[in-house]
Amino acid sequence: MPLKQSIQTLPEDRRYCVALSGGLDSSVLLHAVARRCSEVRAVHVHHGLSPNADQWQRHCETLCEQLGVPLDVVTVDVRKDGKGLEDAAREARYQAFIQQLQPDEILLTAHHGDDQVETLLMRLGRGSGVRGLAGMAARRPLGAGELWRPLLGVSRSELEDYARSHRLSWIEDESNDDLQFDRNFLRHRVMPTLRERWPHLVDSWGQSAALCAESEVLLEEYAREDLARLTPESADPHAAAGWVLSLPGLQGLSPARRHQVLRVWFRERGVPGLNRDRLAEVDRQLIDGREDAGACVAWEGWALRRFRQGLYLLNGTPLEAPLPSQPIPVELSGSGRVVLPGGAVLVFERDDFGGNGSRLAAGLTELSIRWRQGGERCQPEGRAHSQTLKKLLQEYALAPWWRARLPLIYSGETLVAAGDLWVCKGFSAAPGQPGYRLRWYNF
Ligand SMILES: Nc1ncnc2c1ncn2[C@@H]1O[C@H](COP(=O)(O)OP(=O)(O)OP(=O)(O)O)[C@@H](O)[C@H]1O
Repeated sequence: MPLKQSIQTLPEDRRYCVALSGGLDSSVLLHAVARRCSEVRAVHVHHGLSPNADQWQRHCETLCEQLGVPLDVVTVDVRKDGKGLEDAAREARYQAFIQQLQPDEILLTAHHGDDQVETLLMRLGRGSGVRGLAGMAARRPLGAGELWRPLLGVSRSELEDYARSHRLSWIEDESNDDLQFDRNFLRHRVMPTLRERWPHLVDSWGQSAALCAESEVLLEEYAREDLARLTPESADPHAAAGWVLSLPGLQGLSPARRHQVLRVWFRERGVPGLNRDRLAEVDRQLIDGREDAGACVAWEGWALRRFRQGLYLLNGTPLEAPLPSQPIPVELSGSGRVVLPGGAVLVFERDDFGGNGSRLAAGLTELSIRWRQGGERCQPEGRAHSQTLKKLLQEYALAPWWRARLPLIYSGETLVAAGDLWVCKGFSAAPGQPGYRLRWYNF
């Protein structure tokens, strides 16, 4: 699409903030947008990485002055934190954009058609699916506003023509020539050959990306409908709502549809995705076949496990934190809370009147929290006989991965309550007598 036409798609009555690096692309974008729209400002992020960084800033200041566009320069502190320098700079840049954006303002970046084709090639190289091959989105929410990329249909050579015909100057990014970076290799070695053979590839590949984007929207719509149906109605109080899906429901879906549901589920929960091989492992270990208490698919601090009718998505960290070998003493005066290893919390809520549900009697001495050692027995209030803890935990249907972490409340050497599952006979508060309601927040 010609540049002029692309700029004309921008509604004139919106407020724009142009992300101005000082390079060719964003200098052209700012020039073209400032001629069409009245509410335009620019933001330049000073990363302080390039020896020419100050020169870039000066170029942005000059250009904005010439165009009568207000400019904000934001200096960021790029922290690598184990990431590559490029990624760290991008993250810092987007944080700065998010902080800058006013409600309803639109950030415009100058990503263009050649960038889109390079992105598609890079994603093919990484084995992406439909979502990745949709390339960069033309529009998406960002902070309090939105991010739009109006030049995605425009080729780099058109931007050069525009810059020349309007006598614009720009700064060349010296790192763009470094062929160590995949993107630069594609730009300098691969794109010229492709363009020579297929001069319209920016249009045709751009179309493929747009078709993939549309398919992805559709697939996500279906997956959201499936997710709503697969969320169990009776919530397990020890599994956070939204972190468990119906196993029979998942089993009833085709593998392709199930994988899409899992992808969207992970994304919604901010959990990193699984590749195809790992999803096939989920099918084998957790969906097909019989329940196996030890079956688990784990990745990057997360885990999927199966129990009864549910598939559970769990954060591994609270489950892996070591448990102390010594009891944790509990001092109670009024309501209180004890933070347990891994970040779980046991709350003692003072309730001196009672009503429904059992309460631990007030006035018990030498209270402490311990964890299962094996062989414990007790008699929940309201039962005729004592039983092993193992049997009781099965009966109370506490998921197996939580059983070792259930806080056991002792008075002296006597077990008086098991988390918030039950209070043992002889230690509960009678109606009207002071007591504590227990609540174990394990997630
Ligand atoms: N220092 C900067 N200050 C303001 N805007 C910038 C800066 N660097 C890049 N941009 C904006 O981002 C667009 C894309 O820049 P570039 O291609 O260098 O980034 P990228 O890292 O490849 O892409 P992305 O930012 O989407 O990850 C530029 O056209 C410009 O609009």
